[in-house]
Formats: sequence, C-alpha cells, structure tokens
Amino acid sequence: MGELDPTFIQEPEHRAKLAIVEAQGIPQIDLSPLINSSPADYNAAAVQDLIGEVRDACKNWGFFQVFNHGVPLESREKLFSVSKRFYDQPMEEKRKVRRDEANPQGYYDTEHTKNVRDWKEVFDITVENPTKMFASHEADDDRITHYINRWPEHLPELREACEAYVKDVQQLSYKLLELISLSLNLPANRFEPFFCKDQTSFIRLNHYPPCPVPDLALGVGRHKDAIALTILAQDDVGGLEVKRKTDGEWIFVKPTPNTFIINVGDMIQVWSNDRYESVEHRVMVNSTRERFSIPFFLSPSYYTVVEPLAELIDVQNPPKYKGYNWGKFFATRKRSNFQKLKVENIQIYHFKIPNKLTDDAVSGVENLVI
Ligand SMILES: O=C(O)CCC(=O)C(=O)O
Ligand SMILES: [Fe+2]
Repeated sequence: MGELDPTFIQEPEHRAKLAIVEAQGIPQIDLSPLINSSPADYNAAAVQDLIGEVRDACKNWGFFQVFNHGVPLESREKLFSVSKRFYDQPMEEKRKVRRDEANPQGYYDTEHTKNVRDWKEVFDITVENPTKMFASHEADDDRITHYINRWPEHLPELREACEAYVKDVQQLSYKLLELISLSLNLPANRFEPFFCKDQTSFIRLNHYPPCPVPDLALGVGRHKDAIALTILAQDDVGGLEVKRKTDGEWIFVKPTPNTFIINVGDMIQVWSNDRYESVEHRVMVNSTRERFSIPFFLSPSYYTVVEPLAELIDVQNPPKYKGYNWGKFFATRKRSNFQKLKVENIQIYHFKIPNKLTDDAVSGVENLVI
C-alpha cells in the first residue's frame, strides 16, 4: 500500500493498544437446534433456550459468535482462497474492477472511516445483481440507479465462489433474523417484508496487508454498521476488537475456526427502539501477517422506511427515532464517502427524538460506517 501516508494516522486516543484485553470474550452460541431440521421438528425447549441466549447476547454485547451454523466449511474456505488470489494480482488488474461513484461495486483501496484512511483493500459484491438504489440523496429525487457487480477477467472462480457463499450465508442470516425477532417477543417472520424483495445486502472481501506502523494506523477505524445484521467470517490472524458495553474497554475477538461473528446493526437498534444497540468495533493491523475477513451485510430494500416497530412502542416506551428512508440514507452516506466531504457522515442519531426527561439526543453517540 506504499509508504506511510499521513492520512492513515489515527488520533492518539483512537490508536490500538499493545496490551490486548481478551477477557471472557463475546458469547458463543450453538445454533444446532435450528439447523438441519424443519420448524415442525424443532425441539421446543432447546429453541427457547437459544432465543434466550440470543436475547442476552444482543442486550449485553450487541455481538456474538455462532457455531453449528449450517454454512458448509468448503464454501467459506473456497471464498477465502479465491479472495487471496484476487488481492495477490498486480494493482493494474485490481484497478480494472475499481469502484466508481455511479456504481460502488468492486475494488477500492482508499476507504476512510471518520476521515482517517483505513489500512485495507476491499471488494464489494451485492447479493441481487443488479441491485436497485436511489440515484440521488436529494429527498425529492426518486430516480433509481442499478448497481452491477464487477468481476475480474482473469479470475472467473471469484464469481462462482461468491455466488455459492452468498446463498449459504443468506440462509443463515434469515435464521438469525427469526431468532432476533422471537427474542423481542415478535413473530419469527416480523422482519421478512423488509428483505423479501429488492434487498440491498452485499458481501465485502476485506484484505488488511501487513502494516509498518500498527500502533498508528487501523485496518478499520471505530464504527458501527449501518445495516440490519452483519455476519462476519475472519481468518486465523485476528484483529477485530469490540467495545464492551459495560466499561467501554476494547475486547479482542479471538479467531475461532469455522464460527461466524454476528453483530446487530443500526437498523435493529432503531426497529427495536433501543432494546438492542449497534456496538462500536474496529480492526487492528499487525506488521507481519496479512489478514482476510468477509462480512455479509444484511440490508433491506432501498424503499424501506426504518422506524421503531409499532409493537415495541407504548406509553412507557415512546418511539425514540423518526423514520428514515434506507435508500436515501445510503445515498447520502455514499456521497460523503466518495467525495471525501469533510463533514460527519449521516448517522441514526440524527433521527433521534429527544426525550427531555432522560437524554440529550446528540450527546455521546458515535459514528458508523458501511
Ligand atoms: O474485518 C473485520 O474483522 C471487521 C470489518 C468491519 O467491521 C466492517 O467491514 O464493517
Ligand atoms: Fe463493521
């Protein structure tokens, strides 16, 4: 990634610490009661326990790991290995599938989080191809654009591996969404309408090259995920840190073979009216080993209005957010990211309804990135 450019340097308070706090780590959840059986054959008691574990993990951490998740190991390993082959190519090949402002799919190596450059390269692929999105961030402009996946000419295996992996991981995302819905005492299919047509979900192939100054730069700066739910596969190198809710300490997420790391995104925070919170996380880099990770960002249709669910609102729990349109939110975020506008990105707290008794709407809420 060339010699150190000052745009990579984090402010001192945001740099990675050398001492890693691992503690007991984020909860580990066994999904076997739900996998490989149809709803008619579920063991009801085991599923109830599972719902309870998901509820506790979402409340206390916003993050958890799952095993016995039903995604075949081969499908995941294949994608990691083709991803490495993609990034091993010369820069001129990677630039042939470079993202541009009109179509943000493909390769990119100058992503910034909170105006500091990330020490990484990414390759984005949407699940629906093409994916429909608003062309403009302007509220009264309802023109639609189509994002189209870009595929490298000399690596046809990338497309095959992505398409196979996405199918498997999407199934897992629906199971998780059902569990989360049940854990909020809602019907299992409560979130289905947001995803059944025109979803804007995507996967990202992250590559973090070795970094000569891991004490100054980050692979991804602190952020929250703007989408509904993230399903992350990481390799055995490690680097992800999650901000613990109880004390704000950064906790290292130890790589565990064949597990996925799940986190609640901002939309679940809004839909649940703050019962669950989207938690800040970041990625450390190191000076010796490159790292690969693959998040799947489950995201609804561009016309979804994200607002607290009516069932979770009553006199004691008034709505904490005004509704916002996901497609307009995304287009606004994309515009400021692409043009590197020196302004803060659009955030869900901009839609917060101030509660005079309990909070001051704009204080203490952190940034996010997608
Ligand atoms: O690479 C990782 O472990 C996490 C990446 C991440 O947080 C993101 O891409 O939003
Ligand atoms: Fe993230």
